[in-house]
Amino acid sequence: MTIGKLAVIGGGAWGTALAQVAAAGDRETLLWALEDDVVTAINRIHENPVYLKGIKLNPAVRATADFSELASADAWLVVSPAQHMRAVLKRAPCPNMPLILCSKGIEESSGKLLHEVAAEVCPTSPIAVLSGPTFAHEVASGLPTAVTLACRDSTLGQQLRQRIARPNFRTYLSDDVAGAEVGGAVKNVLAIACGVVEGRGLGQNARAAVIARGFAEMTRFGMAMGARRETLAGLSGLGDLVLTCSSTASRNFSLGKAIGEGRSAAELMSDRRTVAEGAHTAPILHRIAVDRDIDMPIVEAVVTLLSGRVGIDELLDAMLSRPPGDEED
Ligand SMILES: NC(=O)C1=CN([C@@H]2O[C@H](COP(=O)(O)OP(=O)(O)OC[C@H]3O[C@@H](n4cnc5c(N)ncnc54)[C@H](O)[C@@H]3O)[C@@H](O)[C@H]2O)C=CC1
Ligand SMILES: O=C(CO)COP(=O)(O)O
Repeated sequence: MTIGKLAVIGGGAWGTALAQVAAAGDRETLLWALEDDVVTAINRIHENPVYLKGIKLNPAVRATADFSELASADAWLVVSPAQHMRAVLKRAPCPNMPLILCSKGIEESSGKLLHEVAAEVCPTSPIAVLSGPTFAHEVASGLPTAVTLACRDSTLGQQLRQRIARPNFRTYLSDDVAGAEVGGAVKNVLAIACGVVEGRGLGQNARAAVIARGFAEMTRFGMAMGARRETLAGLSGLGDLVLTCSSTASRNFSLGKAIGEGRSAAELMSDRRTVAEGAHTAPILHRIAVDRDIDMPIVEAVVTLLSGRVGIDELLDAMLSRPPGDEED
């Protein structure tokens, strides 16, 4: 099967950037967006001023708010925020449609990874996961980027790669779907922790320590979920962790930085239009970790801070008084 026309579900920053990638070479690409103003702007001025300001889009990207139009595509890139993905897919005509899941998170209500959610809603659809260190603005601007595309069906994986990959959008194949998802979900929580370190002025040594010990938490969790260690050490795990923990271009890092500077998490979450997935993933990730007896102290600290129950300095004292164990544990 040749994959020709692609549709993207979700007109946020990442869905718009991926539509731009899919439209390279002037290939017609459909972008389903929730908001009418986003649909209108993309079709009239070829820009998404709400979520991806300042990027001129290829006119081959056509936006729609009509789910029925999506049936004309050969595959969908699903880019709705993790907590909305189930509801959005339920409204879309998905039988047999290959789905490439590009969002990062764990469903709060069920504790499921997104490929499990998609398999429940669209049981006849083959599923792939695209993940990696990918700030939307950079991808939409054509800057060099590398991603993991994970699919259990290697033939379909190669067909999807053939359609999506570009010289500046290097696409590495994997068959570890859970591994590719775990990295993206967990790194968002760790990026909040790194932002707190930055905002509270704890220094670069502390940030590197959080990245390294956070990676140990990601690896423990991933292995328990059936992921492979080498996937977690690749683009979708360590690669994305390093990116997101290093820059205020990350919404998760910025959220943590503002908390570190003394702002209240509840107030910061109440008036945001863009998504900081780590804030939604943290509580369910922690709950799964407790249920499965997986040690994740940094994730637990993020949950505590987001709840507003304990202040940063008190939490820091508690964390620093933990006896350090063996590094490989
Ligand atoms: N922005 C980025 O650089 C990257 C984002 N991602 C992931 O992509 C996913 C989407 O993020 P962005 O495109 O950045 O979003 P965004 O923060 O730019 O935009 C918010 C999105 O949420 C949608 N939304 C709001 N309420 C909704 C509802 N009730 N039902 C359905 N959709 C609703 C909006 O329509 C919009 O598409 C997230 O899981 C994120 O982690 C992954 C890689 C890079
Ligand atoms: O996932 C991302 C980069 O790979 C984007 O991170 P933020 O959602 O924190 O902005």
